[in-house]
Amino acid sequence: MEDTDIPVIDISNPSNDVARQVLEAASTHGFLFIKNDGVTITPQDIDDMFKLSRDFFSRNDEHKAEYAIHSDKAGGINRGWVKMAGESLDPEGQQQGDPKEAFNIGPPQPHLQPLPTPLSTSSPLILHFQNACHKLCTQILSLLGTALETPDPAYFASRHDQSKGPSGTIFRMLYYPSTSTASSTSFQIRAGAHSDYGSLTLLFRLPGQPGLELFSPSTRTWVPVPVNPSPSTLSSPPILVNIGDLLSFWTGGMLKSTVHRVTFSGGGERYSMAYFCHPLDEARLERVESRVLDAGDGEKGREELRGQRKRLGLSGDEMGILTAKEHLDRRLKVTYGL
Ligand SMILES: O=C(O)CCC(=O)C(=O)O
Ligand SMILES: [Fe+2]
Repeated sequence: MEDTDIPVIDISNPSNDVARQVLEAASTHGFLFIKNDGVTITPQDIDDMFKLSRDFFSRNDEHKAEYAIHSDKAGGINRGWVKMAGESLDPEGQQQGDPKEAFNIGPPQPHLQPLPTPLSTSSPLILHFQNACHKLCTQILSLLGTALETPDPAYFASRHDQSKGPSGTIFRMLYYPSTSTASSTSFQIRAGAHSDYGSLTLLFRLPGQPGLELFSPSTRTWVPVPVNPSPSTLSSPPILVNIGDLLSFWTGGMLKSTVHRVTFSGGGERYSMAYFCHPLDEARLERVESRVLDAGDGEKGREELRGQRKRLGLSGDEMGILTAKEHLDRRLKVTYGL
């Protein structure tokens, strides 16, 4: 299998040309790398967060289970600890749950949810990291607005202003134990094939821990996504960004919410972190006004949207306009049976 040719884009000097590059990658691969400018999300902060994650997941299950996902203690729906095999991202394609653990943390507004140690004692670091991730997402959303020539270039960015109300945004730490620790060798897939539920996802992985693959919209094959696509020129890995379902809805399917999965490539233990950026709950998922969309090939977009509707369990081509919260509730229902 060939690596993808996902571009690494430097957005430190935003311009119309940079915006165009972001749109191009988002509408062909649904994935792009952002060169780490060393400022917005520093490599040191990423390292510190990985150390914290390692420390947390090494604690015993009893300790972690006190903050089990969806429990009141963990702050409610979609927050807290997911035990080994506790969820399946591809319920139709898998017999067992994904061989991984996760911990979900909601936005810090109005306040950070209750956390177990050692996360609780590092809450300033977590908060800082969440805010930095959100800032980067807002920069990317602004570039997409610019490139799509929406009447208000801040159309997407303003709908992600978390100070204005609740949203489904989640910061997630993930731990995939090594093959020998996983309870069954029949597990081939570490995270089942899925698309992400929000607008944008930032993904942090570690060199030497491969496994992420995307289902190429053009070749319709699984392609590995390298951690650092050009290690000789980039001293720290770029930040991987992928488009989620909501930007696909907003753009009539022009932006690709590309299906991806994690396999046992190598089989060693693996840590990753994902920042799932969601708009405000009330945001309406209607196609945005955009001259660029109007000029595009609508049929490709419609095919992408058919896939989206299938994932939501909806049939037929027509459906009313969902809000971001209605969309998320449907996806969580499919994942967790809530
Ligand atoms: O662990 C990874 O590299 C990817 C995880 C992922 O795609 C997800 O949690 O949505
Ligand atoms: Fe994902």
